[in-house]
Amino acid sequence: MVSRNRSQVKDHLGSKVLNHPELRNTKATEYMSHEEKYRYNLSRATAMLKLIDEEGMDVNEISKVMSHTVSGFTTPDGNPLAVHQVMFVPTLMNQADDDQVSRWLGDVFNGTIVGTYAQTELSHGTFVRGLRTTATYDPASRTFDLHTPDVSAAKWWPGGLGTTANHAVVMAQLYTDGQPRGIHPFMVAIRDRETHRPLPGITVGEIGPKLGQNTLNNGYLLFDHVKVPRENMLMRNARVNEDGSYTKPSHQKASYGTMVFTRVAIALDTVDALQIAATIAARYSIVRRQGEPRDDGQEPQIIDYQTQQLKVLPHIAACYVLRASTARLWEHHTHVTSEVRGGDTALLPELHATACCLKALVTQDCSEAIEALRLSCGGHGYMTASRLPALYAYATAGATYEGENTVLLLQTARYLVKQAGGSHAPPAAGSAVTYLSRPADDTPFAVGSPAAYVAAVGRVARGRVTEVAAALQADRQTMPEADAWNQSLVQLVAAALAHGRYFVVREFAEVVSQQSSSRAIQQMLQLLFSVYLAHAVSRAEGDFITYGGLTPSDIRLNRRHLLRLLAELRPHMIPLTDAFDLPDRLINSTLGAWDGDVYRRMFEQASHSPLNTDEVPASFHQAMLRSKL
Ligand SMILES: CCCCC/C=C\C/C=C\C/C=C\C/C=C\C/C=C/C(=O)SCCNC(=O)CCNC(=O)[C@H](O)C(C)(C)COP(=O)(O)OP(=O)(O)OC[C@H]1O[C@@H](n2cnc3c(N)ncnc32)[C@H](O)[C@@H]1OP(=O)(O)O
Ligand SMILES: Cc1cc2nc3c(=O)[nH]c(=O)nc-3n(C[C@H](O)[C@H](O)[C@H](O)COP(=O)(O)OP(=O)(O)OC[C@H]3O[C@@H](n4cnc5c(N)ncnc54)[C@H](O)[C@@H]3O)c2cc1C
Repeated sequence: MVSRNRSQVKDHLGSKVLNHPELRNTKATEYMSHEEKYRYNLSRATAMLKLIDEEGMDVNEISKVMSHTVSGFTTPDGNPLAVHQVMFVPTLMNQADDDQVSRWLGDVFNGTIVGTYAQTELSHGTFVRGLRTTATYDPASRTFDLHTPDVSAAKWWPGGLGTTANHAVVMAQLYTDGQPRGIHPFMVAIRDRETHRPLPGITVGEIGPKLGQNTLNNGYLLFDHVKVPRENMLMRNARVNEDGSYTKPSHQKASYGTMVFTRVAIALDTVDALQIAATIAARYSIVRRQGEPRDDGQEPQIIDYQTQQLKVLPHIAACYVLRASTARLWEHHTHVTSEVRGGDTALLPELHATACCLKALVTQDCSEAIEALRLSCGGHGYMTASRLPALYAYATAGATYEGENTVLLLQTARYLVKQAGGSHAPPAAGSAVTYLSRPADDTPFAVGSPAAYVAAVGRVARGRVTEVAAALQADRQTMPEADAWNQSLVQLVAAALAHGRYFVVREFAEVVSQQSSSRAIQQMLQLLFSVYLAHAVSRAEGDFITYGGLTPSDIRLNRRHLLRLLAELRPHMIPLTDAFDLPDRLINSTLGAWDGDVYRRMFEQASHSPLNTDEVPASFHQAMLRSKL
């Protein structure tokens, strides 16, 4: 199983990180000022970069040490070098030509160049074609003039831009020969390499506090006619020649490649956050006892309440199911990227469609799940020291950045309705959309049969997609395209999510069908899959009746079936979360440590409050005095 490989690499690298001389000693950051937090997180992020360099890690290994499992330990308040590592470097690798790569990469790897990915502007994030920063080519000086026309076009959000980066890949509207050529990437020096002061014509700073990840160091950036050499446009795809003549890219969206990569990385990584939250909630749910004592004289463990099982256990199953499909997406992305580099872009449209819907489905499911897990820990889940609020803040950011989820689902829907209407190139062998051109799978629904559930999930996806495709087609006869599209938005989003769910369950069905050396493991995977499927049906009962071929009686049976499965899974809850192999220091939660010593840890963390240093803090008297005046 793919996830096992991932875990093995993580173990090895995880212990390197935990024992690293500059990383092993941690400090609590809750009571630090904004600047102290930044200093702490930046110095640890720098140590991580050095480690990556010393170890000569490849992209797969980097993805493990940059993953939330590890980065929550190295940079608990957000990694100011994350966008450098996850977007800036990959953009150079994939969008700079060979000469440019050799010109810049040495300085990137020796830490002289630290970059960010500056795309979003104050007034435009989603609609990339609407970005208003301009790069106008002047053949006489062989430079681009980079300019921000007004404050609404200021770059706003890029991670690490605030006070860390000295370079940015800037996405700007290219003009050559007075013609707009669309959005292109430019390598721009924004701060002096020695003094770190902003270069002439550059206005740059940090945007301020956020819901979470406050040391991601998000920034703003404005250009006042900044001259950039011609050689600084990233030219692997499109080119501007010295005389200003323009060569188009091999694919019209080639410059969007970094976004596709990061969506895949986010989908994979948000499951890491869910695994941590699930481990915390599972451990707390057996430690916590509350309620009328039972026959043994003890108050019940809260996990033995049926409602608590519903709050916790389906999300443990989701960790396993979502890990398989996101790992598969990562592998598929690697394959398609190498094809695209070789000039074959045939697989790109479907990769884009799949990355969009999985990033959206996973971040939506994981943030809802983490919030449910936080609530399952009652009052103590509200404490910062439980780690659950930060995990939620991380997962929910993933629903917005790298493409707001609704917008991404609409990209997937666009691909699906074209496939359903036959107006797109036919899918390649192994495509995830071939089911749309085949008759529906009529395997009758039967509670207890995973194959029957998968078929029903497929009928929902097929039904949702074909129905909205037909509605759209009909509306197109009577109204302009934009109105017809808008008329169907809600159904399009639902269709894309249903397609994503079908993708996820098919991938896991394949994992379950693989021969395992251990019968016990195979049975456990089947149980996890059954829980995931029964829960998926219970969350969308209307869809399963409308499109999936289930009857109201099937729905009732499924509800009972789910609760029985949860009771069956309950004794395995701790081994299933222990199997995520997360050391206590990586979990970093008062509620989620392996030994279950919750209450002592809670008292210990309270002792760090600066308000407890003196019996009566000086601030009390100062504030009271003011209020009396
Ligand atoms: C090195 C290893 C690292 C591992 C890391 C491990 C863990 C890290 C995990 C997490 C990261 C942590 C920290 C990072 C934190 C934050 C980073 C955040 C960064 C950002 O947010 S950057 C900004 C992101 N912005 C967006 O995503 C904007 C969203 N909008 C768009 O993408 C586009 O505007 C749009 C919505 C896709 C529309 O584009 P548009 O040009 O208008 O096109 P359309 O007209 O809609 O479509 C035309 C056509 O093009 C196709 N299309 C669109 N996009 C693509 C694409 N990317 N690839 C291929 N094809 C594309 C579309 O399908 C249409 O095709 P048709 O055939 O139908 O014509
Ligand atoms: C923590 C964080 C880090 C970030 N890091 C970076 C970074 O490093 N670099 C960078 O360039 N950017 C970054 N961003 C910006 C991010 O990519 C954008 O915020 C994101 O793409 C959403 O765009 P928006 O803010 O314009 O949202 P909007 O598009 O304004 O969304 C608002 C609402 O409008 C709806 N909407 C918009 N368009 C449509 C449509 N066509 N159809 C239907 N509904 C629509 C959305 O669904 C949403 O409900 C970051 C953002 C965050 C929160």
